[in-house]
Amino acid sequence: MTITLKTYHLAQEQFAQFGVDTELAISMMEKIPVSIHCWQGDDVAGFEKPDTRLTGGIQATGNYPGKARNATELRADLDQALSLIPGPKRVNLHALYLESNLPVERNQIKPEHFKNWVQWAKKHQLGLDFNPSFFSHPLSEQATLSHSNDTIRQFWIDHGKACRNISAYFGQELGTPSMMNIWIPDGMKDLPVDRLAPRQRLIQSLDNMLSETLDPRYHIDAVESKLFGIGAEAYTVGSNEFYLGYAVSRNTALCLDAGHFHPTEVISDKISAVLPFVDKLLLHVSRPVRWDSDHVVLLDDETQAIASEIVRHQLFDRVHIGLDFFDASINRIAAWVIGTRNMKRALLRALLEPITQLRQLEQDGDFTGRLAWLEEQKSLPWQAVWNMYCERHNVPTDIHWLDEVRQYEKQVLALR
Ligand SMILES: C[C@H](O)[C@H](O)[C@@H](O)C(=O)CO
Ligand SMILES: [Mn+2]
Repeated sequence: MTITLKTYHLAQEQFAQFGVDTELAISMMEKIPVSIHCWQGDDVAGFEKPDTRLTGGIQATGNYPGKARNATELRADLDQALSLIPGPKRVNLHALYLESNLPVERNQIKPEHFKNWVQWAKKHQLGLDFNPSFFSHPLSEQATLSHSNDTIRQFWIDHGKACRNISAYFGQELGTPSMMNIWIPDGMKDLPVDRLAPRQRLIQSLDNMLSETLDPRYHIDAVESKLFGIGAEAYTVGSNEFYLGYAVSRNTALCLDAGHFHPTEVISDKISAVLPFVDKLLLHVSRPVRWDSDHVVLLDDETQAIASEIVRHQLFDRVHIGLDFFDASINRIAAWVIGTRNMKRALLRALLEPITQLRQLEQDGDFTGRLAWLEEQKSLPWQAVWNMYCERHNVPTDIHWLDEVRQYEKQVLALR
């Protein structure tokens, strides 16, 4: 018997004493995919034009060698990362990640520019998600969907429409709806005099962009708010209240990015606050650190709280878990693996929670007992269950995944 199996059996017994079925928890993990963002692999550069400058108030700092320079390299790097992450996964693409021999304007992009991605996703049994790219473009310097210039605004509306077709194509080809997230960087560095007009224009643009009804079996629209960006410190057109109102009134999904709120606000608390009003949520699980909203996801309190909310309320069909971080200062494949394994660890820990006891204590008003149990359960041997889960998926159970990343770095990344 392997050590993993021995320790798993002991853990299974221990959890059973608290009424927790570890086999059920493991089987539930199969129902909760995590959508991995492609842009960690190349510092949000994309393949539209070489040497595109990243704009839109986001930054990937660091210059770790070996970043993917084209879609073939990015898919190879993703293959490496995916092989080290257990369980169901999706991949999230930005429009910038198109493939074309000739330059294509953003309002002209078509499903054919993503056919290699679809072929690859089919081969790996992955769902794909999508994002229009409203940044890193000469016409996005001032604003996009909220621009006061009709021609520029129309260009971005047409980009959004083109992206919806691509997203629906993903859904049709792969048999699972593509969640298409709309994030725009529009905002102002310093105090605007008119905060209303850009928001009115954004509503009109979004309404126009989303006017065609698409089959929800293939495509879902989501809108993502932000508090501020670099160079847009004083005003963000697409703020939290704006998009909450938009999502509720237009019946779109709402995207909550963990890095897009005031420092003491947490999206784990927002999930139950908004779900009575919107049907679906998209999460961008990330980690804010001072000005940056996109550090690699840790197994920290907030990641755990997000996972616990999803599991405690059985929100598997209503909450779509995506990741959004980009760190160019460490091995990019390791960043994917660390962040995604942490998200999955948090989900497994949530599934192993002795929820019946906790609910009872809360109902009884025994908040002392509730806190005691919440803390004691942290020491239950969830890690033995994680190892079993990894072993069943044929991925390394522990830090040995790093050996594989280092080997790939020597054999592949170092030659770039
Ligand atoms: C690439 C961006 O991070 C992403 O599209 C958006 O979701 C965001 O969070 C911008 O801050
Ligand atoms: Mn985001």
